[in-house]
Amino acid sequence: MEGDDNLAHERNKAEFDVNEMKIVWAGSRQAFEVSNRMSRLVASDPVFDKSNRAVMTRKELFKNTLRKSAHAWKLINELCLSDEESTIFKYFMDQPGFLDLHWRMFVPAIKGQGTEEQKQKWLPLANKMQIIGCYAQTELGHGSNVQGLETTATFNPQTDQFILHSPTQTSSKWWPGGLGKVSTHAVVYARLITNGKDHGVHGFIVQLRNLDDHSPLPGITIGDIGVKFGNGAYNSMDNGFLMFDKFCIPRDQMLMRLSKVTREGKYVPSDVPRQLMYGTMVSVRQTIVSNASVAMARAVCIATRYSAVRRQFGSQNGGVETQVIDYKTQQNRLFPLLASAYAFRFVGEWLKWLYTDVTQRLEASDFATLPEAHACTAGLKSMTTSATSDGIEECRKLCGGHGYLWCSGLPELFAVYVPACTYEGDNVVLQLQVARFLMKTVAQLSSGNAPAGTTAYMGRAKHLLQCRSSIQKAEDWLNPAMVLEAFEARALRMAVSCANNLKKFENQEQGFSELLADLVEAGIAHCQLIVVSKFIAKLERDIKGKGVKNQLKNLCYIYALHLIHKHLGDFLSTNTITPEQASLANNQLRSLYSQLRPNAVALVDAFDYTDHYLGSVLGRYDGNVYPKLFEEALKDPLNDSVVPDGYHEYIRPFIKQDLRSARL
Ligand SMILES: Cc1cc2nc3c(=O)[nH]c(=O)nc-3n(C[C@H](O)[C@H](O)[C@H](O)COP(=O)(O)OP(=O)(O)OC[C@H]3O[C@@H](n4cnc5c(N)ncnc54)[C@H](O)[C@@H]3O)c2cc1C
Repeated sequence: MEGDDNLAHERNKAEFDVNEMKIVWAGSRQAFEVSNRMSRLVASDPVFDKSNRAVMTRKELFKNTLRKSAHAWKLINELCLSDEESTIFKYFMDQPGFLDLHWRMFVPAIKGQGTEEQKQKWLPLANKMQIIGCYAQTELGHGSNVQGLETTATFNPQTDQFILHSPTQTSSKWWPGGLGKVSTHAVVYARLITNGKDHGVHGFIVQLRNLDDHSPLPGITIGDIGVKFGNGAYNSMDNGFLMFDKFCIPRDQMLMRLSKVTREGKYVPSDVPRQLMYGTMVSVRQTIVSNASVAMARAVCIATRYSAVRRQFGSQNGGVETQVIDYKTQQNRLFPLLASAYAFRFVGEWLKWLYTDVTQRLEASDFATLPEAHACTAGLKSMTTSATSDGIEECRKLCGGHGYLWCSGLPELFAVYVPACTYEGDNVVLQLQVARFLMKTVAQLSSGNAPAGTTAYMGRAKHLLQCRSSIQKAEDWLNPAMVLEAFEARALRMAVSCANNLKKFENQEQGFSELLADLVEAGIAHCQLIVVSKFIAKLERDIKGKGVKNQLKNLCYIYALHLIHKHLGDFLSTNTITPEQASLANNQLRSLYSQLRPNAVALVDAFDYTDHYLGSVLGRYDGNVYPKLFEEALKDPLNDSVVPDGYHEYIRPFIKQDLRSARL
């Protein structure tokens, strides 16, 4: 059967209104229209062609990325795209480059940590990209441990300047994207020293390169850190190193919103609370969670379409073979990932709301909800990016051998995506921050302080520590209250168990170190509860379109029940559910897979991704996989000639002289 017919047939099976689902996925009709327009704008522009990336040399790839980024910036201005439009436009360009770091890190750092005067001076330049910036925090010796950074910024009252210096090799800045070759400026984090006193790590705006000829300024050694994981992929980015040799900058280039240094060299913390920094982190991490849903959806879209096209075994009497998507094993691996894409989308939407709420509270000097918002965004960033990188790799395997081809789009997607588990906070380190917050919350339970927000369930500790799940039949697992209670009881019991174990240690920090692995698990359980509860909350809203809500319900319970299956050890060891109830959950899960099956292709169509964005022969909308795989193969440079270069030196000598003219 032709792939085209095959996918058209699949689309005809859908039991819901795909166009309405596209709007639910996008968040609103307006958001859908913007996303649809921007993705098509990028796809129709030949400059954004993505072919050949795998076979480009590093230099070609880098230059090609510069060209695309410059072209994108020109278009954004010419078409007067709004902030929302240009963010989405850049996303669909799908090439890590200097625009990302400039807008995602450099500009927000100045906005969040600069004084009004500093913002007035630097933001107009940055907004017009007359200067190009990056974010230079990590060093060769320290990343997660920011307090361990070694670069110094020593105030010199004689000259009214800071002297930036890299005292050791390990103090070299190492990793910042856009630093190696492109940026003219950076926000650099260094230990502030005044009058011989170390005040810890602070941010400084530093010019790195001459604006005339782009050469590094005297006192600055700078370069690219080398090739990274995967061909193409993140190698379009110039992650760089940077060393200072007593490099001087004016005093007013210290970012002084949170603390400042006076002309006399006095260090003055401002009355603006340091927690304000959390606001920026909540914003950045919220974006990362939304991006996790996009990347997961992209991989799942490829694997779902291909699983509907691919047929293996099962032909009887010469009939057609079975579509691999009909195998329960394939469904059991694929459908939870499809459900996760939707789940992460909705939790990302909620985080966006949370960020707006936090920002409004901060403006009114209300910092009460910040620690909770900070902990849950850190945890969700960690949980969703880990699940997404694992999910992309699973999708590659779901596509069998062809998934390993570059043109499947999955190897590059994985290579570009996987560092999300590390940047903006290593995922384990972030989950430990959640665990610390949970331990604090548990400790305060007896004091009568009612926990709020995502930890509100802990306020019902008495009930949740003792309750037994009342699930009696498989359909009970479609009851939102029963599902939520199971997730709440499991999360609370894991947190309380850690807290009780911690009490056994005289020294709390030593106890924390000893229990790190359990604490991470408790953090993950809490985050999974958040995602499940936000999905359930989404279902309570008014959702338009024939059959749309029903599909979302199926996805929601697939998400929740696959987690129960995957983390069964947690649910059983905390006595949250019985083995019989676990078995009922599994039965329900299988039934949900059958209900989802006819809708699978339409559910990934609802992401509204263009073939350009997917960048995958296996995930093509028309399903025309096999002829296109051939086309891609023939484009490979190795196929430029029939006899390969090197034949005469390395192959011919193997073949004996007297055999050469023979046809054996
Ligand atoms: C693609 C990419 C882009 C980047 N871009 C930038 C950028 O633009 N600017 C910038 O400043 N930096 C950037 N970074 C650096 C990034 O922020 C750091 O790599 C990250 O913060 C992790 O720090 P690390 O590398 O020191 O890891 P480490 O902290 O050394 O982690 C190594 C291992 O130790 C574990 N570990 C560490 N501490 C603990 C602990 N307390 N308890 C338990 N386990 C622990 C971690 O879980 C991990 O498994 C980038 C990194 C990558 C990969």
